[in-house]
Amino acid sequence: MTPAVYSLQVHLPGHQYVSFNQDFDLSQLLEKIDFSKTMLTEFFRMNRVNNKAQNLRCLYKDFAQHFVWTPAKRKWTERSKQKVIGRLVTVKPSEGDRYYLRLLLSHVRAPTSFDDLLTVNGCKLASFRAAALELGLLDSDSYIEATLEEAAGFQMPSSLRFLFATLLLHCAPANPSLLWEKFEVELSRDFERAQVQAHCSAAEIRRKVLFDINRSLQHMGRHISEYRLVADDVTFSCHESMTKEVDSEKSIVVSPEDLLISSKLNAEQKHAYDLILQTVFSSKGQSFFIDGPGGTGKTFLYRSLLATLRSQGYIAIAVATSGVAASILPGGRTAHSRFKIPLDFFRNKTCQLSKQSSMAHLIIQCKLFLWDEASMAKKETIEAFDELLKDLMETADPFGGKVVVFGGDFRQPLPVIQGATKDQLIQASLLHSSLWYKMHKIKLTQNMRAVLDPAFSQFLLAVGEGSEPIDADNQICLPSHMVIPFHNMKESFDRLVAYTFPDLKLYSSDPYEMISRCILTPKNTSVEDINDMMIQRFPGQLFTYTSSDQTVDQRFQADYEDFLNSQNPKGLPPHKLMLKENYPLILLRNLNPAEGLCNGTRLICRQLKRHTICAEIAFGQYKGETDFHSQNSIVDT
Ligand SMILES: Nc1ncnc2c1ncn2[C@@H]1O[C@H](COP(=O)(O)OP(=O)(O)OP(=O)(O)O)[C@@H](O)[C@H]1O
Repeated sequence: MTPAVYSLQVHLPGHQYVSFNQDFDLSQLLEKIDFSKTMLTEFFRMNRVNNKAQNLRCLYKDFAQHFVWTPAKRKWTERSKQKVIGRLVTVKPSEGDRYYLRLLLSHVRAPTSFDDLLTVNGCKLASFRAAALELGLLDSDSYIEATLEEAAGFQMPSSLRFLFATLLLHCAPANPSLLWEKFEVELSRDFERAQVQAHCSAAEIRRKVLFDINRSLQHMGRHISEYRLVADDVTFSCHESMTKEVDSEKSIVVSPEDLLISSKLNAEQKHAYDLILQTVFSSKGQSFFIDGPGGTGKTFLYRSLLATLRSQGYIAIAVATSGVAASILPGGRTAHSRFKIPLDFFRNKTCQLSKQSSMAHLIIQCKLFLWDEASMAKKETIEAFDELLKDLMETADPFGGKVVVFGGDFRQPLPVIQGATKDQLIQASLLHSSLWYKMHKIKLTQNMRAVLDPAFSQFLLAVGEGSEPIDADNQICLPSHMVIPFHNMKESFDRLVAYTFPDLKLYSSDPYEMISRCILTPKNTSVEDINDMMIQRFPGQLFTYTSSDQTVDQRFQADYEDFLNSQNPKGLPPHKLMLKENYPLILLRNLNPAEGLCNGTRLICRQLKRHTICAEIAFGQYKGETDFHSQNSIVDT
């Protein structure tokens, strides 16, 4: 590609990535290579010592146009030819101070050190966020305040604390301590009431509130101390932090229905259940793969295994490849967030979990790991998990000698890789990992979902197996009784809606009647069209939430605003989001997977306000719980 694009590292002091061949001796390597020298620290050094760099006074992104980075020597030298473009790696606001460091690096010319970036008008500030604020690089927090004010007026303090944590993480407020000062009273009301009789001091109540906000933040991978809400450092006792994951796992409520499942399992499921539990209690390590087409009761079996073990006080960790599948499993999380599996395997191949963390303690104590939709995971993710368990358990046995149950269906979607061919997708899946051959395979074949419709279940299976006949255009012909014939757009759509949602009036008073039905379509544009038509037909008052799109460089705002408003990138709501009370909606962000709010969670709008949407979780362990959702500020590049 011309010109070449230089990817420029952004890391906090001492937090740079280090990569090395695992066969090398680490101490020799440390002697040979000075890992403290990175693109960024050397950029600082050049600004201190190099005349040309001092004269140019470059922004970090422009530096690569004048200097070449030689990775082997870990230094910048003057560039003689070739035009290049420098690009700072993307950092999300949810990454905290690293995001503000990137913001500073995009605006401050020729910085000479991290401390130099922290120093504004001769005064050294405590964080990169404070420095960015002092330099006027951050917006004011007025809309965040408006959101909290509105929510404080009509909701419980516990929900308000969750909203506060979400806003801290996703909206990057410029001055979190000011927000805390303004809303501390509302955030503390329930604790204050409860503590009147217990004669707790104001400081103790404050600590409890901060602890609760921190709990939500930790589920989202952050810590409250990063936001400097109060002057003193917020620390919780070592015991509290070391046991938090184990405590939270042990607090998962086992439902009586799940406990009864073991008596309802069919013969295949019972065989799997007995075999897996036998292995767990024999303390031998083994990995299993439950292979069953959709509807054969894989989830049913997982729920039974989880309930049996958890009810006996054992730890069983449930994860899935996607957020939606994770939200169906009690205590389920996505495998990526649970085990800190890297998203970008080019940059890093190992899970970002330290042996001293509370998560590592949980993993060591865990009796059974369950991973649903493993057929959709890239093989590297499962290999990284295998390495993590080996590392934590200090053994070379597969999966660290633990019992691990994977499940999935290779007839359903394989790993998602943009532009990949069918062969490449198969190559990227677990089927092509050496771990696959070590797994004990268990097959489930009886379709329990379509038990009353064996013809449909046969048809589905034939499509999945690739045995349904195809025509000359490589298409499968659907049986006529499954098809609504196309006459014209309006008439056919009316028939489709009337068939799928026969009574919209009823749904507006009882949305659970509606939520188990849906219209699936392969294209996003059709989703938008259908949503537009459906919301108009649904009874009730229409509320419209409009996004405010901004260009990174404010000079281009006028030129690009209309264009940005017209874009509908995946993972973001439309520019005009139209909603009505009791209307179903789907969450597009992993707001708090530990509490059932992840990408794909289905919700029901309960109250619609100017800045906040109060929605109820419609499925899974957290069904019926309501939460606030703000109009988040989302930075996407
Ligand atoms: N042994 C059983 N007895 C009664 N109902 C069952 C049994 N096994 C499964 N079911 C029911 O069949 C339906 C499908 O089961 P489940 O969702 O567990 O299948 P699955 O294999 O996980 O499907 P998918 O791959 O589509 O997620 C569910 O409604 C479940 O409650």
